Amino acid sequence: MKPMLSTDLNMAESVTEKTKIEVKNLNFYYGESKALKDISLSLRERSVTAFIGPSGCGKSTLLRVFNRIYELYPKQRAEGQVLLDGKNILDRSQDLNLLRTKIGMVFQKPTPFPMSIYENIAFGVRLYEKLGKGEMDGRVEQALKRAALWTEVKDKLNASGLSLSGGQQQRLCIARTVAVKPEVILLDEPASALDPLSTAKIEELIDELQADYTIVIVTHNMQQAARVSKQTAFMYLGELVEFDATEKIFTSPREKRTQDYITGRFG
Ligand SMILES: Nc1ncnc2c1ncn2[C@@H]1O[C@H](COP(=O)(O)OP(=O)(O)OP(=O)(O)O)[C@@H](O)[C@H]1O
Repeated sequence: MKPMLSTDLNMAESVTEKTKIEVKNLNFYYGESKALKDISLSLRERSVTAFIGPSGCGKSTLLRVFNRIYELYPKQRAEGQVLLDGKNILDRSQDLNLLRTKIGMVFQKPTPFPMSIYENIAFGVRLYEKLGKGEMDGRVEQALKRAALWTEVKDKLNASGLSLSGGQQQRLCIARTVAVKPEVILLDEPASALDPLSTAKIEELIDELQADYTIVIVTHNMQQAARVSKQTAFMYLGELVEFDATEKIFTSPREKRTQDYITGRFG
């Protein structure tokens, strides 16, 4: 094998460190109230970034800006830029449907549709693609395998998604998200309603999925942030206080407020 030159190493580094989402001077308003204050940060491609901070600091709001879900509510608005591969997704000319195929979201409470396990996945795929029966079967199987649920459900694909346990339902929701082949997956406290075993499964899954997807997770669980993410953003009262490598945030943060939060002095 050819010895690796330092230029190859530099290239390898720049590939893994590519920015997928760049937030620039983002402000967000619920009516008159400002919930995000001049946020700027870059999220790396194929990597997990965690948002942490006390209740009400704006973690979920920031996550929701990334797929413009707030637009369903007339009084909510964002100012600034969120660049996905260099294109501002807050720009009105951006196609929302296309955006939502690129950026999938999984919520805190598992939200399967009241339909079969198979249909829970096929339903979303059909909105964007026309697949034949064989292809759709393949897509459903692939998504369930990706979400580490296939072996548990392969013999009951026609059973209702609601008949699954909470942890299985959450993996079904992840399968549903993965099935439309997004580039970014947003997870809003995906394990907070789950038991420790299901939580461990979800964390394992996140670890595997980052090989193919850019993942952002909001979590209250600091051990979880430390376990699953490469970078962590600490937010407080709508501001981004500190954003750095996860290890740095948890071992030697720059800011006193971060230190106080991770050591349990407030929040
Ligand atoms: N629909 C809404 N209307 C008005 N204000 C809102 C709305 N949703 C959130 N807020 C406010 O925006 C701020 C940020 O809320 P957000 O839910 O983003 O915080 P969070 O950090 O995710 O909190 P938690 O950890 O409790 O989920 C809070 O002050 C909250 O009260």
